[in-house]
Amino acid sequence: MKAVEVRNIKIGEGIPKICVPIVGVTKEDIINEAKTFENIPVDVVEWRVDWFENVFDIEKVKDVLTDLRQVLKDTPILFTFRTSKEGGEKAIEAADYAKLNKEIAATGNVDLVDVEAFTGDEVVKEIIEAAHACGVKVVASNHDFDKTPDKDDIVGRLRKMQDLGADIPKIAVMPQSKLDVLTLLSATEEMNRLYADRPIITMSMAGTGVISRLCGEVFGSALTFGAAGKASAPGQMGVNDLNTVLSLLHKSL
Ligand SMILES: O=C1C[C@@](O)(C(=O)O)C[C@@H](O)[C@@H]1O
Repeated sequence: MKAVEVRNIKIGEGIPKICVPIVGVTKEDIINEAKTFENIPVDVVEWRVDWFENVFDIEKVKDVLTDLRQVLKDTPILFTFRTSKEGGEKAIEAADYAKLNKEIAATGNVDLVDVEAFTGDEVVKEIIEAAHACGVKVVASNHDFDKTPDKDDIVGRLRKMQDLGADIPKIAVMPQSKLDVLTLLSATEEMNRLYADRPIITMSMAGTGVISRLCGEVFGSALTFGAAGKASAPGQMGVNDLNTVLSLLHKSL
């Protein structure tokens, strides 16, 4: 399995990497939040641009990114527009979604873009190709905020993302029972053992699923989301606690 390297961070090697989301609404909030990251354990910063008040003005998005890059120095930035149909803040037409992601990938200020895998195969492939042409990696994603699909379905979705050419397939699902958490972990293990030739990211959300955000090194999830300020999804632990648990587990593996 080949790790994905962005600015000296090797995703898919060793301890799962910690990704902290920024969910500020104004430019000021976003930049101020990024400034607080200097003293916390963070490997990758996700900018959840769907929270930004001016997200539909690409020039304003680029302007925030220029400052974000300066504040975050060499920390990799994952650019994510999470659409409302997958649990995000805003809806967007596929054509605008493609334009936004392609233009932002071309700025040189982001290292990874998140592309929702079920936007339509042609659009997804178009964004992946454009991102790759700029040296930007792609995290393909899928979210089910209501339930946990069965194991074969989860594995099938992750394989589809790999087939579409994503560098890192990712899925987040909601458990309705403890058994659902085991289903997600079992799918993660199977994907890694039988199909994946690249890192994957999986999580079971909310309190019931929190264990899945900690045990990625065992079952094969290469990155985990932790909160510094406001969490971007249910079940995210504070980054300091997350870092402690990941390090403790790593020592005993
Ligand atoms: O896809 C994900 C995963 C996530 O939904 C989570 O459950 O931690 C949080 C989102 O910000 C991110 O884009």
